[in-house]
Amino acid sequence: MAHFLQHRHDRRVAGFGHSNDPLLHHERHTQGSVQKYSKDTQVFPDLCTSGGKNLRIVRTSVIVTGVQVCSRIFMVWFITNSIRPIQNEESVILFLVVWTMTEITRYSYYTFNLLHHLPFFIKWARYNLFIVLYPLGVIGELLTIYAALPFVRRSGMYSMRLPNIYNVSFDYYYCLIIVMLSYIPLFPQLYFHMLRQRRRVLHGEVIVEKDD
Ligand SMILES: CCCCCCCCCCCCC[C@@H](O)CC(=O)SCCNC(=O)CCNC(=O)[C@H](O)C(C)(C)COP(=O)(O)OP(=O)(O)OC[C@H]1O[C@@H](n2cnc3c(N)ncnc32)[C@H](O)[C@@H]1OP(=O)(O)O
Repeated sequence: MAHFLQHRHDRRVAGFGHSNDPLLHHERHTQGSVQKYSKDTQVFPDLCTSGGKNLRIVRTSVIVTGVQVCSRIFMVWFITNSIRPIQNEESVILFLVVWTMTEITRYSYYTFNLLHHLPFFIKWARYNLFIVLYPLGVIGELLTIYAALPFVRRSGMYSMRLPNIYNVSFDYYYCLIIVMLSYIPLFPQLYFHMLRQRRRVLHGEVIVEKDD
């Protein structure tokens, strides 16, 4: 992947940017596929999980799952899908790869768990890989939002300036800064929740969740 990115950068610097460039065509095609895949797949399973919790179908935590779902929807729809210039950022690739690895492990865990044939390495992966993947995902997401800030400020997207008929002002630029700051209190909650789940599942500790 590093080689691909370097090659792509070199071609841009060398002026290979015209619309017939086969690499860019391939890149746009790949990007389009990844984009559609992410928009559909990241949101639907998360909504199922949170819906499942609310209907008491699965035993997951509402608050933790809610924050996780909101951040995924926000990253997919209100950042990456809405702000085209940032779609080629390396940080987007970082969080997409990390999310993908996480969800392959998570849904393999759910599936084998339901079948009552859970291989230990899947259980181990579900409750160990997050230790590294969670921070990496957060880094990718925060760098992506950070990269979006100049475009949001310049375009004034999703913002309302006074005067207007509703007499309301909203600045998406500052909203993004608040979202970035909200990772400081919220991310540790998710991370420590997973560490508690890890102790419960891998070491058999009895843990009572506050919102259960
Ligand atoms: C409007 C602006 C919004 C702005 C938001 C700002 C938010 C800021 C902070 C957010 C930071 C988030 C960053 C994040 O996006 C980065 C990443 O994700 S990077 C990738 C790494 N991520 C992870 O590793 C995620 C790990 N976390 C989790 O997996 C979660 O905490 C979560 C899935 C949400 C909850 O896990 P938990 O272990 O508590 O519960 P489970 O749901 O896994 O399981 C409970 C039991 O229910 C069974 N279950 C659940 N779902 C299903 C299903 N779909 N099918 C079958 N069974 C299911 C599961 O097997 C468990 O059963 P058992 O207890 O018997 O094992």
